[in-house]
Amino acid sequence: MTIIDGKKISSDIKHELKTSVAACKQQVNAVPGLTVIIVGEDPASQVYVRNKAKSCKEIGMNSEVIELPKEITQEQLLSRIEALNIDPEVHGILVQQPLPPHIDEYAVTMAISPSKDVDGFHPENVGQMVLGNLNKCFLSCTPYGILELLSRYNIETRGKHCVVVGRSNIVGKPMANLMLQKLEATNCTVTICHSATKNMSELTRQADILIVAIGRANFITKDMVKPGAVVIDVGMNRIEDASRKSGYRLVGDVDYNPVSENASAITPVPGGVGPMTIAMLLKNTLQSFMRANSIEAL
Ligand SMILES: NC(=O)C1=CN([C@@H]2O[C@H](COP(=O)(O)OP(=O)(O)OC[C@H]3O[C@@H](n4cnc5c(N)ncnc54)[C@H](OP(=O)(O)O)[C@@H]3O)[C@@H](O)[C@H]2O)C=CC1
Ligand SMILES: Nc1nc(=O)c2c([nH]1)NC[C@@H]1CN(c3ccc(C(=O)N[C@@H](CCC(=O)O)C(=O)O)cc3)C=[N+]21
Ligand SMILES: [Mg+2]
Repeated sequence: MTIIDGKKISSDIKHELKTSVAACKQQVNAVPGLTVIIVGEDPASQVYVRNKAKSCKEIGMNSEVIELPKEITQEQLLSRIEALNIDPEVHGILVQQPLPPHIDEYAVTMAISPSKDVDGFHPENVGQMVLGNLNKCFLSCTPYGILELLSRYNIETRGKHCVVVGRSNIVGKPMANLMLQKLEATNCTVTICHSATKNMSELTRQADILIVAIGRANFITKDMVKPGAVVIDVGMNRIEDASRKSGYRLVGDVDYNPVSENASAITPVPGGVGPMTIAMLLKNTLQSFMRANSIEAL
């Protein structure tokens, strides 16, 4: 049984990116810049946003965090985005989700220039991804990070049955679409499950590769997993744990210990998919910078 070490792979990728950022700086005397907007004070979101800024600095990129009060109007938020769209020092714009209920996430997604949409959420990027024009888009960071894990662990995917549980626009849908592309680490037969799926465990049990993104702690139990399956756990759930100083512990959507007895490879939470999401965000930001500066390759 292989424990897929996302923390290690993300660290490898960050080292590669650091070298590329330095090479860019040599060529054009500038570095990539990422701006993250956070609205309100959700503690989990603040942790992620801080991690993103820290990782940028580690690899020599510029990063800016814009903290806005939860009372901000949608109009005010959109005008901040407009300003970033035309700022030549900003190559990536990320608006942390979730947003307060009075702000329309779709309107925010549409406001971000597709060329700076390093989350890969804009319909132009989603559309190019579905069409298979992967050099013309930004891939959504979490699915992209999962492809990178499959590829760096040499996991055979071609012709395999991949079952994706969850159909959100930010994880499940792009994940399922990528797994049916004709690429390395894809080329699967894909099934997508969601909350209206009947007899879900019959489907998950057929998975050679099972990718779970639903946000329900320990939902996938051992009996739902075929012996030998590769299990990718996207879930990030905080559950109460009095023995921890913080009072909580992070668990995935997969009941890790029992399922790992069936799996041939599995991602842990934390230390699996999460760190890869950040690494791929940095990679997308570098790619945006290279396109803006007409840098072909390094
Ligand atoms: N590691 C990382 O980098 C990231 C982790 N996450 C984590 O991944 C998880 C999913 O995130 P996200 O996709 O944004 O979540 P959403 O809440 O947006 O979507 C959840 C999806 O799961 C489906 N679902 C929920 N409950 C069930 C169930 N009991 N059976 C079957 N399907 C179900 C929903 O179905 P329906 O569509 O019918 O409602 C929906 O499609 C969360 O824990 C989140 O914190 C998210 C992003 C990045
Ligand atoms: N516009 C937008 N883009 C996102 O990509 C986005 C978002 N909004 N909203 C929230 C989700 C969630 N997400 C994570 C990123 C990193 C970790 C991460 O680094 N996890 C570590 C540590 C987690 C911890 O210790 O709390 C790990 O799993 O090991 C987790 C989750 C990005 N998201
Ligand atoms: Mg969501």
